Amino acid sequence: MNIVVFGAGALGLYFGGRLLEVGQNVSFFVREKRAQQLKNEGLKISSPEGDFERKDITTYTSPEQVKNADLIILTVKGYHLDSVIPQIQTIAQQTGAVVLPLLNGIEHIERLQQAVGEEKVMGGLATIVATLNEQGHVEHTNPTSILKYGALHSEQTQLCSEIEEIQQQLKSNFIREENILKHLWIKYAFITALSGITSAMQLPSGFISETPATLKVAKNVIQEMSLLAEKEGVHLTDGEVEGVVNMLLGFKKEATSSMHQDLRKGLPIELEHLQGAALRLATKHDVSIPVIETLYGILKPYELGRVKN
Ligand SMILES: NC(=O)C1=CN([C@@H]2O[C@H](COP(=O)(O)OP(=O)(O)OC[C@H]3O[C@@H](n4cnc5c(N)ncnc54)[C@H](OP(=O)(O)O)[C@@H]3O)[C@@H](O)[C@H]2O)C=CC1
Ligand SMILES: CC(C)(CO)C(=O)C(=O)O
Repeated sequence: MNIVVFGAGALGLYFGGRLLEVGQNVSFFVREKRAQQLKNEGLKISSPEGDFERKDITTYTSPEQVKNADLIILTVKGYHLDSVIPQIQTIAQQTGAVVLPLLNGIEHIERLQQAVGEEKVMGGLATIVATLNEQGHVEHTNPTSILKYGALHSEQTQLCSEIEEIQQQLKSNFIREENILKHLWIKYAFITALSGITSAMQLPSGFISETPATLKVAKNVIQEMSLLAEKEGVHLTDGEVEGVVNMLLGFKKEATSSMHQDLRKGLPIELEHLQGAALRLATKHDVSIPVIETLYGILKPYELGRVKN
């Protein structure tokens, strides 16, 4: 399979590396600086699932260079979407490739569908704790990685089966989901609570599970997300909502969300893409989500990174 990983950050380089490891034809769409770094340093992964290194990496820096692609795995941040959509559009048009986005959130699905067509956008999400170090190498720090994917259109069934064939050999857990939209909403509910609260508290996740008043805030966020899912035609059962709460309770106490990590580093945060998008859905359906709105208001000053006061 010809796979283009769009964005060689922590997620892109990790899953791209795992696919390269089993002989897939993987290339990376990157910006100039990152292309140079990958040329000098190569791809390097340090992981409990096994370390991996590859010196010669194929990179592209302009969409016109991409001639063959069956799958584009999109791994940029939510705030990069505006600038990358025209490039994705060009690559998809000239190759016929299907896009598999792994971003947290939900809003990007419709935006990509509008750009390249409904039949060209699959559903996907990742569960991993990974980051890039100074040399641009991946540091994967939780024990396992999961990539869930699934068809959002009947034309994608064949491609899903082809990915399923590859997944047996991979060191990462690729899981095909029949109802990927429900899984996207479950992850979206979880990450909206975890990212919003850890960032607002500026404390790791254990303070949510161990502080009853804070856990109540998290449960309220999850209820509000479940309401939005319902309005968007995805029903989460009581058991599934409880499951999201349990995901929070089971999250490593000293670990935190990538939003909180970005906030600590003074980097931009995916606030608009997560909590902001939830507020836009609430407006669309004329419902109120006061807890998410409050977290959004608290975090808004940090949206673009370090705040000078
Ligand atoms: N990291 C994690 O553990 C997890 C992340 N996620 C989600 O996955 C998504 C990606 O996260 P993550 O990998 O951590 O983010 P990173 O910041 O590590 O990577 C994003 C990459 O996108 C690249 N990029 C941005 N614009 C372009 C462009 N125009 N052309 C090419 N590349 C571009 C950036 O390149 P450059 O180097 O040039 O800036 C950067 O390397 C987010 O939505 C995140 O919430 C989900 C689960 C876990
Ligand atoms: C919680 C985690 C690390 C799970 O993959 C995540 O998605 C994030 O913090 O962005």
